[in-house]
Amino acid sequence: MIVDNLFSQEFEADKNKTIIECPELECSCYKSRLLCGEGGSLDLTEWFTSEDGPHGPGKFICDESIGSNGITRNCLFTEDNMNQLISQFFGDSYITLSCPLGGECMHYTEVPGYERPEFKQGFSLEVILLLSASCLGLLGVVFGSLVCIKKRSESSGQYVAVGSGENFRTEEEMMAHHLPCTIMFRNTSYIIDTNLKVSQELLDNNDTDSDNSESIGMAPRNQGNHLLSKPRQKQVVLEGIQGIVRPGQVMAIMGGSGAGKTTLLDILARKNKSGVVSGDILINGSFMNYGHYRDIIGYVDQEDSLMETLTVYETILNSAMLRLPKTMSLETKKGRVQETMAELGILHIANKRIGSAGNRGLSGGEKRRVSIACELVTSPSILFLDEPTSGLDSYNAYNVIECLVGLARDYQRSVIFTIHQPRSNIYALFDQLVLLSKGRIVYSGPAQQEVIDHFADLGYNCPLGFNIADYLVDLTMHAANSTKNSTEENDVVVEATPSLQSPFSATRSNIREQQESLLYSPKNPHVGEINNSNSNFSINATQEPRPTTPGPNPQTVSDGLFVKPYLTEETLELINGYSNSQISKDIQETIERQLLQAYPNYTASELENVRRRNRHGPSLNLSSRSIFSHFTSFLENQFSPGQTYNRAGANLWDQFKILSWRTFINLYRNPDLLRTQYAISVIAAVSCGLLFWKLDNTLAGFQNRLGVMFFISALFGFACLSSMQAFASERLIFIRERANRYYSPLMYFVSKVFFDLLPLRVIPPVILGLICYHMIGLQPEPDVLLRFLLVLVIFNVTSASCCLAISIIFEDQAVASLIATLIMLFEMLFGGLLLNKATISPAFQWLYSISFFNYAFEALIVNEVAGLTLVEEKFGFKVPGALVLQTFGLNAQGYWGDVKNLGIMGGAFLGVAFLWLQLFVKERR
Ligand SMILES: Nc1ncnc2c1ncn2[C@@H]1O[C@H](COP(=O)(O)OP(=O)(O)OP(=O)(O)O)[C@@H](O)[C@H]1O
Repeated sequence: MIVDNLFSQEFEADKNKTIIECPELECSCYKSRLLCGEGGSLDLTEWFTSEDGPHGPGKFICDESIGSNGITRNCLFTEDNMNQLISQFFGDSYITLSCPLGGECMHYTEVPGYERPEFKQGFSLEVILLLSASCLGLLGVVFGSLVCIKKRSESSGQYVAVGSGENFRTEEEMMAHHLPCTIMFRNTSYIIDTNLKVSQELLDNNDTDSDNSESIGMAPRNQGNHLLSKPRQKQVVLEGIQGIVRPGQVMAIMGGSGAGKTTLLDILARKNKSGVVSGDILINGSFMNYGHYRDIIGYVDQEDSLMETLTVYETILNSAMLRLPKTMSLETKKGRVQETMAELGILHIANKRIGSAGNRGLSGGEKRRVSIACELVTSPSILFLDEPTSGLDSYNAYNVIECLVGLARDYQRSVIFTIHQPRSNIYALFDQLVLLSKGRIVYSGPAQQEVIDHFADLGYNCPLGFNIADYLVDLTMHAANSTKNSTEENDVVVEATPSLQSPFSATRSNIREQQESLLYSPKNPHVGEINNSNSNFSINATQEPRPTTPGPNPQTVSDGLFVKPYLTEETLELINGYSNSQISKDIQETIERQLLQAYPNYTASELENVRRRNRHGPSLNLSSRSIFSHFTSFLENQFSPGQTYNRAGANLWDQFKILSWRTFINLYRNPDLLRTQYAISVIAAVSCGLLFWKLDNTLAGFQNRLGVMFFISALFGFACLSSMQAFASERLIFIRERANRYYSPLMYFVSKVFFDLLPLRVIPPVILGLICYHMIGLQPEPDVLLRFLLVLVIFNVTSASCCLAISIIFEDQAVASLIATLIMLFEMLFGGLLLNKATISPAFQWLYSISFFNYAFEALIVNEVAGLTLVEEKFGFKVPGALVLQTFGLNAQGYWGDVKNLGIMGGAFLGVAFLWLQLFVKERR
């Protein structure tokens, strides 16, 4: 015997008895049937609902027995009030029932007497109220946000002068968070892997190489055949660079184009380089770990990457708010921004937008100054700048350098920058100079009289009144391009082809030669001897293999494994002249002494361990060890970006607020995408409403329901491709700001999702749904409408997250677009309409489980059709919607499961996108 509270069964060998108890009953009449007025007979319609009617408890009992006539089933229904009535009218004690075929479960819509709510009557009052409330809510959110942004940009976005030093005490506060830094570097080298095929030129040069390659660290030279079979070589970009900058000093790195200035600056700033970096960088005499180092430096790139929609003031204020110490008051931060703008001469454009190529804003030089201001405003202990004066007129170039010198002197900062041939008044501001030629050091030391004396000692006298910067760079270029070996041959060519030479160009060539021989040939040289028996820390001034055949100088020389720039004799003389100079030796000795002080009694291997521990920056290699270090640096990055040393910038919540404001203002000031998305939603909604106007419950209506649901999914799926732009347009800005430790990547990502992804992906589907739902004549119950909107929104967010992840993973936008389009198409293919789920091979079934189209389409159609009874018009057959759904391979009970899966997929896409951003979207140079 099985007993449940309301249901029990008794089993015997030839008998089953089923009892169903109903504590409460609710009966009503099925019009024009027995006891309900059939043929004018008894009508109990009112009695059923009256006090005397059957309200329970009642019992339904069925006896089933097997006899010689087969199965007989006798059932009865008993309820007190009902029994009385039956006994009155029919003389029976209760209702007896004969159910030869047993019962059948029905959907409530199939119970005789169920009437569908009438579509054409329009929405009920509660639906109208609900719709109005949601529309008002949405409008309120949008309007409120716009008002907030406007107010905010009026209050903080607009530049308003904050007064002078009386209102804020910038200087004291800046000094309070400052660590004066002496930066020393030595033996700095950089080697890159090149998988270029060895050029014919290189092979030719190789024949001219001498066999006694003396370069330290270079493998023995191999033959040309070997080079062909092993095309992977290492290119030496920098070798043996040294220098010292003290607090309050500025160091200029100069040299011809391609000399290695930017590479050296990157290495000193400990940027993530793709090649192998070696050498020591000491801060205040000892090694400093990567995290701390990045906290005390600022770096201004050669290329400007600024947010186009922000004003100059907003851009600099953002940098200040994110990176100046959180203990500093807002007034002081604003004061610091004002000071910086004044110093760089950009106060008059404070409220001007940065602009873009298509939407002109600032000039190139103004942008340059804004980029510098973003770093200058935080006043880091060491500031690196790559070509800070490029694109500036000489007046502004002077202002910028003067401003940097002021920063160094007033706040005891160390400033290092690369510069191309500065004017003499600018050069006069330099304290230290590093002069490079072909990746080798020609001079490093004090920039004023000492440099003139040093080159005079080598026989190169800068003529009186000549710009020393021009002279030095030209000297290195002249030395690098000197063709001592082939001069005669060139002369022969000129003489042999007089018809090709105009008299003017011949004269010009002669003048140039005369000038050059006057200026750049050594007079009374005291060039040091070539010294290879150097100490541990001496410069490796090596004699390169020389070409033995006449002709133009080769660009590079190779010993099989390493490719180095070809150095002429004159360049070698300059390099050796420096390495043997007292200035060079003083630097080496100072660094050596500092190391001995910082690490007394350390053996060479112990020192190497310290060096190795402090050397490493971010790695892209995902070994188990580096995954661990990624994890720890992730935590460090998220929770204390820029807070490990002396600059505790904005905390996570402040970062979120600042970034959200910036993201939203960017969206608000660049509203084309927003407007287009909303316009498309309205147009698509009206089109769908008109095309699918008032669907009925016929099979044709069902087909149209399938069509409209699929169309809406496809529309939003493809519209989401536009969200790829959200990150792609900011990739460079993000990489630069991340490298400069503006914020944690997590906060950037969260603000991007909340204030870029969501406004574009939540409101449009709601607009579309609210407009077209009633026009199409979908089920008018409010809960069905809400479920419909819910699916649209989650699906839209999931598709946008997928596109965002793709745009983060693939840097190349063309590749990213192609992949995203293909993914959308395949997602659609397995969306449940084009390919029947039930009939596809089991091997491909899993593809449905990774299709967010499938989940969205199934949820939309189930929500709409599962409760319907569809009518076949010709013969009048009625088919339950659930049955039709099943035929189409759709699960009539699957709505909430689909919504859950959509949510999981959306979350997974966002998770992948963030992880990729965190682990791989980093600066690589
Ligand atoms: N990752 C790399 N891959 C290939 N070549 C590289 C790489 N890094 C540096 N180089 C090469 O090293 C040399 C020095 O480059 P770098 O950009 O430092 O020169 P630069 O002095 O700053 O030049 P410019 O003044 O023209 O900007 C160039 O020939 C450059 O092509």
